Amino acid sequence: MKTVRSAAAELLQRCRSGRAFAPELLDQWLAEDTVLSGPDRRLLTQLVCGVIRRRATLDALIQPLVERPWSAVEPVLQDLLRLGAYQLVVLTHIPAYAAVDATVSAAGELGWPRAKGFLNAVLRRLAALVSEDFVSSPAADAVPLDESLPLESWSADSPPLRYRRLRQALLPDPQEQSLEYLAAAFSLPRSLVSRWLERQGWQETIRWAAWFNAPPPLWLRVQTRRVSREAFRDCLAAAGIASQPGPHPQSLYLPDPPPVRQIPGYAEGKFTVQDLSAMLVASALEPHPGMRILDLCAAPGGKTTHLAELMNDQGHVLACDIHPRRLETLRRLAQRLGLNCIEPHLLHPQEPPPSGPFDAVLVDAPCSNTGVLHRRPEARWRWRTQDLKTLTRRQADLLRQALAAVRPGGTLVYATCSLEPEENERLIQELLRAFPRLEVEEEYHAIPGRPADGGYHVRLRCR
Ligand SMILES: C[S@@+](CC[C@H](N)C(=O)[O-])C[C@H]1O[C@@H](n2cnc3c(N)ncnc32)[C@H](O)[C@@H]1O
Repeated sequence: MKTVRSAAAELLQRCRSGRAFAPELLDQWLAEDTVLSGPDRRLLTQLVCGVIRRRATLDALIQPLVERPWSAVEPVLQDLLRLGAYQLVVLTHIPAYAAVDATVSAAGELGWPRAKGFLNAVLRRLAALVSEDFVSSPAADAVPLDESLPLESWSADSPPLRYRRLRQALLPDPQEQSLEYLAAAFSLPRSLVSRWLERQGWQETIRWAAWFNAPPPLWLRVQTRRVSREAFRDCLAAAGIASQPGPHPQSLYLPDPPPVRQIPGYAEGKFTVQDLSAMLVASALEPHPGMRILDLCAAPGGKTTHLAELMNDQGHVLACDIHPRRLETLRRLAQRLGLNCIEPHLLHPQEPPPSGPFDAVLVDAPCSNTGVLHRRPEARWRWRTQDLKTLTRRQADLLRQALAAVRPGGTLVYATCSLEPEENERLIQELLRAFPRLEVEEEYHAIPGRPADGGYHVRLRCR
């Protein structure tokens, strides 16, 4: 039988192979697992996602305590040390002895019994440096926690963050080395922090960085064709699930959600999981019954199905993607939500999309994902400034394909879940220069935590 820590270490090992991402692996694992209790399932998710997200912080704390070069430590033992350190420093609900003992025992379960002494020694050294004092501002001896805060408090300029005090300064001094402190303490690539600091300054960068380390909030999009948002809230309340309506008329925020499949109405297609900022995109396209819409980057179908709902399932949404497995997910989602006006269409790379003309085209482009780093734990470690060139070239190609497919007078909505101007407004400004017949009707920057995911969308009219 697997314990939570050995399951976490095994999943971290699989994530390292790069063949799958943590959220998918966790979904799969939890769907097959019959042993772990509810709290253990939550802890497993927290450990795997937290260790990946906070890798730079954990390494900064552990490496000075290891008496051999870090590169000489087996990757599986590095994972176990990070797992132990995450529990000791970043989490607040696990006693130090339990964090150390359970993590060291996991080494035995994973076939590394002879490493137990080494792990025990390093983790005990770290435990001795960890205090139970918390402060509210950055310092070289203060490590930010990954706490969930009430949704409203993220909108404040300075959300009430807590930092754990260490007995020794193990991080760079934030006064003298602000960039290095943010990169290590909040665990972000230096080049990304440097852009954010330059664009928006210290306080807002901290707010973003903390938002991207906290567990991602769960928003539902209620299928109001089937049930009103109020009636659905009543069903949730009857099941003991609290919810808060958000600014989009279909949106509900769940502060303390159960596993999604256990939410009443799942099988009947009464809702789908979608972040509030993503909901604004399909609405920005202003779909209505009878329209013919091309969704150029459709999988796994969050926005395609939203378009179809807003069209009351009347008309045609051609849902294209180049990814067969994700397109299959889209097909299943449309089925669960009972939406028949969607036609999934697999595009082969380099194949142009079906020609139009369409009344509207949605380009929800592949991007750097910098607005959703909390939902994709690995995404921050894939960030490379130089990749922006390739991404924007691909985004520009998709925009050109969309323009060729939309009818005169039709609508083009472009969206990303990126915060980087090159992928957003700058790309659109270039497009407007090249195609003067285009007109911007609506442009929206979703700011992380105010109140949901970061991203961008623009609605263009093609005259
Ligand atoms: C941001 S995701 C789309 C998310 C989706 N719209 C939703 O709301 O669930 C971008 C998608 O673009 C797809 N993609 C990448 N390059 C593409 C291309 N040249 N043509 C069509 N789809 C592409 C990827 O496979 C990926 O599924």
